[in-house]
Amino acid sequence: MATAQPNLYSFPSTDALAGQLRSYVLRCQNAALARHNIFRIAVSGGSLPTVLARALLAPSNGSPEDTPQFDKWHIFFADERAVPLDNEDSNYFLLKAELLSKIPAELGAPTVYPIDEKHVHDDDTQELADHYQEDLMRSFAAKDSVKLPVFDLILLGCGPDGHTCSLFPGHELLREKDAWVAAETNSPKPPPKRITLTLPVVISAVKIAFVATGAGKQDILKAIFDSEEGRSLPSALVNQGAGEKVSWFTDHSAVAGVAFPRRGSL
Ligand SMILES: O=C1O[C@H](COP(=O)(O)O)[C@@H](O)[C@H](O)[C@H]1O
Repeated sequence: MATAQPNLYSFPSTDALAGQLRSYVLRCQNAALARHNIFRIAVSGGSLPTVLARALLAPSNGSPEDTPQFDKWHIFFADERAVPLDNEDSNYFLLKAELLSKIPAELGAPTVYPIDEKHVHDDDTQELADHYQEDLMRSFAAKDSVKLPVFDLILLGCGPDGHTCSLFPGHELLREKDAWVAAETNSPKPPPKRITLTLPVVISAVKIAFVATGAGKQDILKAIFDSEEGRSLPSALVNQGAGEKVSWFTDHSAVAGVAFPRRGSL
């Protein structure tokens, strides 16, 4: 368990948040490219793709540090719903609509890893999870699943119940120790069938960032950061497991009433 605390940033507006998120993601990109010339990132659905697009599609200041090199990006999904890729509930569909389809050609095209659509209607969602885990193993050149994959960055959302990825409060999946990707068949938020990166994979990433905005997140952020009872919430478990590797990008209305110390810039 990590001991150092996560970083909690709070901004006056979504535009201000997006500007800082851009700097953060590009720092992660540049560090990853210096390490291994590839940037492996996992992204969530929900409200995240809209903010991420606002961050990454903003004009560059012209410096190499401030330029996304999308041709070196390998984009995975932190979680995905068991629906076809052209379904509005699909996290891939959302990311494509908000970001992927709008990337200017001169910035290059990322390699994207959607789920295997052939398996979305399988009775056993585990099939879908297993195929996605195999895709990950190929990309990480892993011979077996004993060693966990280390993403350069995982971008997460936090639901009003404290869920992140498709890891829901009180669900057995939170105890998963071995699998990289797991099946959730009883999500309280529709659609019920999903796949998700597991907690050990999330906390193994080099960097992890949450984006949570709006007054609708106030109560859950207070629970996660300030209360003893909130410690078992999935998003709080990421904080405990990954500590200072975690950064929260929030707006002032989401953290109104949160006592945990927060900062206004990176
Ligand atoms: O169902 C999901 O919800 C979470 C949180 O979404 P948000 O709209 O509250 O940001 C999201 O991170 C996850 O990817 C998605 O499948």
